[in-house]
Amino acid sequence: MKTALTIAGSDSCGGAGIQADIKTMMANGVYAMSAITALTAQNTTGVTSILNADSKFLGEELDAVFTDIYPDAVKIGMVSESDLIHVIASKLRQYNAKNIVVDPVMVATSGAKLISDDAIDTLKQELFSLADVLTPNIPEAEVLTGRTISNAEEMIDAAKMISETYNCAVLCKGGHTINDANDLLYANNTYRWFYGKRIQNPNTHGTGCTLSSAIASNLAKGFDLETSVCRAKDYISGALSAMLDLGKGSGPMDHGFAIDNIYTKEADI
Ligand SMILES: Nc1ncnc2c1ncn2[C@@H]1O[C@H](COP(=O)(O)OP(=O)(O)OP(=O)(O)O)[C@@H](O)[C@H]1O
Ligand SMILES: Cc1ncc(CO)c(N)n1
Repeated sequence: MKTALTIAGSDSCGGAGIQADIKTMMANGVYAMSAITALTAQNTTGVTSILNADSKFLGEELDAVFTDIYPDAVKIGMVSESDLIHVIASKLRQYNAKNIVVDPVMVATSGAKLISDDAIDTLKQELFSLADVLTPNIPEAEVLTGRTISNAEEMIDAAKMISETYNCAVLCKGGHTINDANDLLYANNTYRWFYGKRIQNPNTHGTGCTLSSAIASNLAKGFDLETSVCRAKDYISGALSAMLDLGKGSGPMDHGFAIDNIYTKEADI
C-alpha cells in the first residue's frame, strides 16, 4: 500500500485540516499518517481558539514518521508560525521527502486567519522551493504576488509568477471568485485549465485541504501531476455532490461518498 503524510492543523469539527486529509487519503486508497502543527477549536461557523504545537515536538513527530513508514507523498497545510516552518523545511530536506504538495493555508472558509504575517514570509523563503506543487486559492495567490486577480488572464499571470519565483508547479484555484470551478495548473512554462462544474452546495468547509490531499494521494500512487490533479478534481466534485448537510455554518463534505461496503451499509439497517 502506498503511504501519505499530512503535516497540518487539527480541525475539531472534522471537515478540514488533518481530519479532512486523513479521510481523503483513505478514500483515495493510500495509508494516511499525520504530524500535527496545531490544534484548533473550530466548527462550521468559525475558529474560537488555536494552540500551536511546540516546534521541537513537531520535529519529533516528523522523525517518528520518516524513520519508520516512509511517506510516498507529503501534504502540508496550516502552519501558522515561523519556527514550525523552519522545522518542517529542515526535516523534509533531511529525509529527502518527495511528492510534496503545499497548500498555503491563510484564511479558513469561515473567515478566521490561520497564519501570522511573518510566517507567510517564512513559507515563501523556506518551504515553497521544496514543493512539487503549490495550491493557492485566489486570495492566497494575491498575497503571494502582491497583485489583484480578477479574471482568468490574471490567474495565468499570477500562477506563472509564483511558479517562476519558487521553481515549482502552481495550481491556482479559481473556485468561488473568478469562474465556475476551474483551476489553472502552471508547470514547466506551460499552463492547463482543469474544468470543474460548479456544484450548488453551500457546504464547502475544507475543500482546499481535501483537494491538496487528494493530489498528494494520487502522486503517492505514482500518477503524474496532471493526472493527479484531474483525479483530485473528480474526487472533490463527488464529495461535494453527495450533498452532506451538517452544522450551522458552511458544513463539511462527505469524504466517504465512494466507499461502499458492508461496514458503511450497516448504518442503514
Ligand atoms: N461549489 C463548488 N463546486 C465544484 N467545485 C468546487 C466548488 N467550490 C470549490 N470547488 C473546488 O474545490 C477545490 C478547492 O478550492 P477552493 O477554492 O474552495 O479552495 P480553498 O479556498 O483553498 O478552500 P478552503 O476554504 O478549504 O481554504 C478546487 O478544485 C475548486 O475548484
Ligand atoms: C486546521 C485547518 N486547516 C485548514 C483550514 C482551511 O480550510 C481550516 N479551516 N482548518
